[in-house]
Amino acid sequence: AVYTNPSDVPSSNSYDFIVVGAGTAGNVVASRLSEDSSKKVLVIEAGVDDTGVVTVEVPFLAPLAQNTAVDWNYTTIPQTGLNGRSITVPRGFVLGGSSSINFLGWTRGSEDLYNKIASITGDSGWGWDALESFWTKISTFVQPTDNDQVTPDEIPQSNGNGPLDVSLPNFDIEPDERVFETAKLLQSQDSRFKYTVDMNAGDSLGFGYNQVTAGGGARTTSATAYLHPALNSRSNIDLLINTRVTRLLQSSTSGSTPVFGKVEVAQKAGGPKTVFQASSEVILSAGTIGTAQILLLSGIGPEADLGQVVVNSPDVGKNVRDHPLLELYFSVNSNDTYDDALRDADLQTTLLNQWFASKTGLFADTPVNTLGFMRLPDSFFTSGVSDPSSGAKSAHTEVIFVDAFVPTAQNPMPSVGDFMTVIVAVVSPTSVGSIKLASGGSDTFTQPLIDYGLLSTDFDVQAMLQAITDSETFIAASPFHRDGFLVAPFGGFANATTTQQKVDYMRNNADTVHHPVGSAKMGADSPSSPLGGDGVTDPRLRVRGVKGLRVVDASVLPIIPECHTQAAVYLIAERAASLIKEDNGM
Ligand SMILES: Cc1cc2nc3c(=O)[nH]c(=O)nc-3n(C[C@H](O)[C@H](O)[C@H](O)COP(=O)(O)OP(=O)(O)OC[C@H]3O[C@@H](n4cnc5c(N)ncnc54)[C@H](O)[C@@H]3O)c2cc1C
Repeated sequence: AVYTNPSDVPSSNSYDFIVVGAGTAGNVVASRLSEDSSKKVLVIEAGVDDTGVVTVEVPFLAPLAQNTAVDWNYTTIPQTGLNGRSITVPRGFVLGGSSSINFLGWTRGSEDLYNKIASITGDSGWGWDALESFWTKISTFVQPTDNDQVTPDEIPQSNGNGPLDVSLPNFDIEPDERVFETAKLLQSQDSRFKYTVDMNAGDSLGFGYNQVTAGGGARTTSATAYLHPALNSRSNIDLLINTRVTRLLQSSTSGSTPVFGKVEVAQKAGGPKTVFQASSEVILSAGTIGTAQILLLSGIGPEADLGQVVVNSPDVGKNVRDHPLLELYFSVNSNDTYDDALRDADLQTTLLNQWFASKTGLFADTPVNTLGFMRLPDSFFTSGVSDPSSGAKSAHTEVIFVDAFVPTAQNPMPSVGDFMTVIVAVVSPTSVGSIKLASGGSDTFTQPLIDYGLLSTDFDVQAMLQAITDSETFIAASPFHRDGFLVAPFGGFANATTTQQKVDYMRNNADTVHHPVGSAKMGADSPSSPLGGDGVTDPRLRVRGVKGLRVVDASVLPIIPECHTQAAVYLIAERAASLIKEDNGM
């Protein structure tokens, strides 16, 4: 059943598992656990229903979900590396969590990434080969509805037969062929530029199509693929929405270890509190920000910051990383960019009507059709600079091609003109940030202090400069100049010619790709250490120092994936569900 008020949940209902957060990971776990009809599962979500929300369903409108009722609408504290700017922190406040408001990119990362996590945690189960059966359970490839130019040899082979639809761009746009041709052309001169059909097959490097979490022209999420089907077909899973978990409470003691089986909720600040209890486990899936905040409010965190704690867990809220991103603008000679679709209300209505009628056209497409992942040149690492990436098949930087001007807080949409935006990002950043409670922030109705530490290391600044240089090399190739397509750099970027000017442009304009991870990282067991090992959780994602509590979301990642993060989160959730079943004799 679905409840919108805690007082409507019958007190006779008893739950084996309570999942906190109906987000990307939470819905996978809840759905898999409810496959066992003898177990009863309650999912608690702070945000709203996803049904019929146009910015959630229509792939092209994804960026418009930000700063609306489906977004937590957080901001960072002033970022020194961004010249003191605070930037917005979008997070899904809706069923599906951030899988409902993200940009739909589906990148699994390299085999090195998972092998490194296995090595960090000492658990070979996180290694690439061991994870294959979990990948297969997540996604199924679905043909785009109207991109007839996708040929059979362009179809990625890395999907399985799971409930989540993964597809290719739905609508061909002008840069696509230029990107593919350029990658094939430059590959012979510098192998860092290469064309790839499937960046999800173990080697994540290369330029190719952006695989997306969509099917039949509409977005698919952990809510559409996992949660709603489970709610519609099973009586042993309940959902409570519009309700915030305020903290977790100790329910009992096992030996000398506190058992955290109780979940306290409220619907508004200072409002009445209700407590639910799980007889087997509480699974915290509130995301990198929410999970750290709830742990800290529950007295599980660094004693040095909190003063009084139930468990001194020094890594809670630490080790936070995100990918810095920068837009580079170019004016182009074309009438085919989608700039007009961003400016012209009548055209938007036509495209939306087409989408409603047949799920085709530009709005069935996401804003990004092509992207590439690159290594830094070897020369980058000659002067005592060590390589932060997971290995030779993992990227340091990313280049994303957008067939229009990408408006930002600093760079509003020009009223006329056609543009291409080249977005560059550092996907192996070394800058580290944190999540802390705000002073007086004694509940989850006050946003925590979010610090990404963006561009706070020289490595990240130098890597971003190299990404700019590499993207300039890429678009200097002949395919971008056929028919006089590429005209010139545009806006503030056009004036950034010296290295110092580029660094200034970077600090004044950079944002993030919205991939925060790591605030409750998993770590290896070491029996002699106070909590029994490194990190906030053990490799089976059980919170160290307590019983009955697991974390399953992006916060457990001990390193930041060198790719977009949702696929890794789905993967963690599928394996976590299997671990929970094993540990509970299911
Ligand atoms: C704008 C944007 C664009 C992105 N683009 C991409 C992309 O193109 N490709 C990609 O791979 N990744 C992308 N990402 C990142 C990706 O979506 C996330 O890494 C992933 O979805 C995180 O999953 P999660 O389960 O950790 O958290 P979430 O999916 O955010 O789930 C957390 C859930 O917990 C709920 N919650 C939080 N606190 C509480 C509380 N106190 N009580 C109850 N419920 C609570 C939240 O409302 C939410 O539903 C993007 C993210 C954003 C925001």
